[in-house]
Amino acid sequence: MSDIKLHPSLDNGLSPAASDFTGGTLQCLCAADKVEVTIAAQTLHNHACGCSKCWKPAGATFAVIAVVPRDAVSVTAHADKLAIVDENAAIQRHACTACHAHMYGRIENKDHAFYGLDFVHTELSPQAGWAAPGFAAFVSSIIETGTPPEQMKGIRTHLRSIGLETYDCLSPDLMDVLATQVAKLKGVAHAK
Ligand SMILES: N[C@@H](CCC(=O)N[C@@H](CS)C(=O)NCC(=O)O)C(=O)O
Ligand SMILES: [Zn+2]
Ligand SMILES: [Zn+2]
Repeated sequence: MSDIKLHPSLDNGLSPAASDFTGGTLQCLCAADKVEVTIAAQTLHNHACGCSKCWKPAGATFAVIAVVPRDAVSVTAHADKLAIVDENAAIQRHACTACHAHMYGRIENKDHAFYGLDFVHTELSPQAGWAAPGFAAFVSSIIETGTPPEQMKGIRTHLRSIGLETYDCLSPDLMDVLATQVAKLKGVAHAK
């Protein structure tokens, strides 16, 4: 078993979703004048992400990130502190310019399969009851941010031991959604 710190939401035991949970707030890590984002829905597809672009708390190897309909997301305090990390990325990550926490990631390309969904880190929420992570994505990418390759076998075993299947891109279901959108855009999608 690997003793590497994956992420607090993974290392401290997965918290199950509360039934009837309808959302809450996210707060940035600033001591004062916190950016606050209100989410009026439960999240979907929560997962660990090992890519270099997703925000991770200090010391964590993975991000934990989920999606929620963009209509359910609103900035309710200190929006002036937010800036987009990379305007050219598919996911425009709106981060606090003081503490650097990513408050929400938005897809503005209407042709993208995930258009209409925002990406959020529910560990930034004071409320309990959010959906638990269900798989680990972009696992091999942790090598790009410094994890020694020889630790990968142990990390994958560790992730599976806490119930998360590991993938080096997204999960098969989500890869199918992305590929289906590409087929539609190319005009080769089969009618159902
Ligand atoms: N190996 C790359 C993978 C980056 C990547 O493709 N990330 C995925 C998962 S978040 C993605 O969809 N990125 C779109 C984006 O960052 O806008 C890295 O670690 O930087
Ligand atoms: Zn902040
Ligand atoms: Zn990522």
